[in-house]
Amino acid sequence: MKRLLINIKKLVHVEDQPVPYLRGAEMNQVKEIANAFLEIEDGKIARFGEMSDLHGGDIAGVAEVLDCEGKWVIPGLVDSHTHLVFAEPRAQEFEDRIHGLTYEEIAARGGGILNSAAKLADKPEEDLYDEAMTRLEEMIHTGTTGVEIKSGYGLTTEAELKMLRVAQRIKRMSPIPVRVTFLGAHAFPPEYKENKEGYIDLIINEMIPAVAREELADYIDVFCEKGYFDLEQTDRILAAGVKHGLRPKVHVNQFNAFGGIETSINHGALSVDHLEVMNPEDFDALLKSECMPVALPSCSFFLSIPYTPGRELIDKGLPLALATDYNPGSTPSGNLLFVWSLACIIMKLTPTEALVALTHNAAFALGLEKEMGSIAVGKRANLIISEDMNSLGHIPYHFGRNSLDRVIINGTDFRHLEP
Ligand SMILES: N=CN[C@@H](CCC(=O)O)C(=O)O
Ligand SMILES: [Zn+2]
Repeated sequence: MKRLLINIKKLVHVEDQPVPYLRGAEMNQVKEIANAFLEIEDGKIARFGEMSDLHGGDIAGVAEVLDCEGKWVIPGLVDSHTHLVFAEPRAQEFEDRIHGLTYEEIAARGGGILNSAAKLADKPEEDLYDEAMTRLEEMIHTGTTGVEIKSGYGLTTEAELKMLRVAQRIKRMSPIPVRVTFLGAHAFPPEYKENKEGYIDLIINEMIPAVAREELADYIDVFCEKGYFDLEQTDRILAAGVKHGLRPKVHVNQFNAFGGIETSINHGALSVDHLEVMNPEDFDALLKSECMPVALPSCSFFLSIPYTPGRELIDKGLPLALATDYNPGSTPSGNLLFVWSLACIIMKLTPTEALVALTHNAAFALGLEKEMGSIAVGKRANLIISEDMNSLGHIPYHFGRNSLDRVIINGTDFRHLEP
């Protein structure tokens, strides 16, 4: 089936020869076509160009022509870091923080990730699935057209596999591409508080082999942080994951910088995520690698912690991706449009740099760059169409508002997820 978008005010980030990702100054230099058309065939981008190159005969065989007068057509956004499957919100901790407790203090009292794990243990798979799908639908309405889902609120073999099965079901049923990450090393369960080695052993010798055997994950993650998994434990867990075909995407440098980036890179990490605290050696390690740094500004906003130095990363010639980190503890929001605003307002990225970080580079951070992230022939027609506007900055400028006219998934207007 063919669909034709015509009179597009600006068609943003077109590529004739697609590249895997953009870095440094390239992130501000995307190609745009004014007064453009875009042809979609069988859910993929088939052709695009200036309206003057479109002729009467091009309309033949087209099922629908959509007039985009005044609107911009943009690659769909990609969320490369979420904890979308969880049992309950943690609004009480939100209030505890208002009264002065920190995220780390709440965790030390048995709240935080352990609180979510206790709630998830009792929740049926069916309910976890339904609630995660409701969240996913909300995310698609704010432009998300590809997503990662982590486990990590199980912390027993049974519950981790349960979370991953839910994520795999979402992967099968969702109209947008989903990638799944195993995060058994998210926190030490209370019963292993005095026997950390026992939990590492469980992850390496039981969980990872089971996850690989049942093909439940694409990637492996570790929360490499003081009070969670140290460098040596991270090193061993990532090595075991890689041995079983799981490429690392790692939580590092959220509160402390102590070498997690280099360790992740040594294991061929696809991305390192958070990076709120960075040492000079961390920048050097990234500069020598092909690993995508991922910033999560909504987490910084919600926890009132430092923001990833995104401006500095780009100015040093590095690439950058942006994601939500959607989870009940540090980021109860899956809204990438808000991330776009924070990236511009707080991190001082230009609207174009932030767009590249939310599309092309985010697709790379999820291994989806060949099928998503830019307007290129053969890529999936996952697109966002703006309301009438005069500049790309219109979208992040209107923070907290949805300035999208529609979201197109595989060439079709998104309305609702099928039950
Ligand atoms: N920092 C580790 N994991 C999540 C938060 C998990 C939680 O608090 O439930 C994050 O990326 O922020
Ligand atoms: Zn996270």
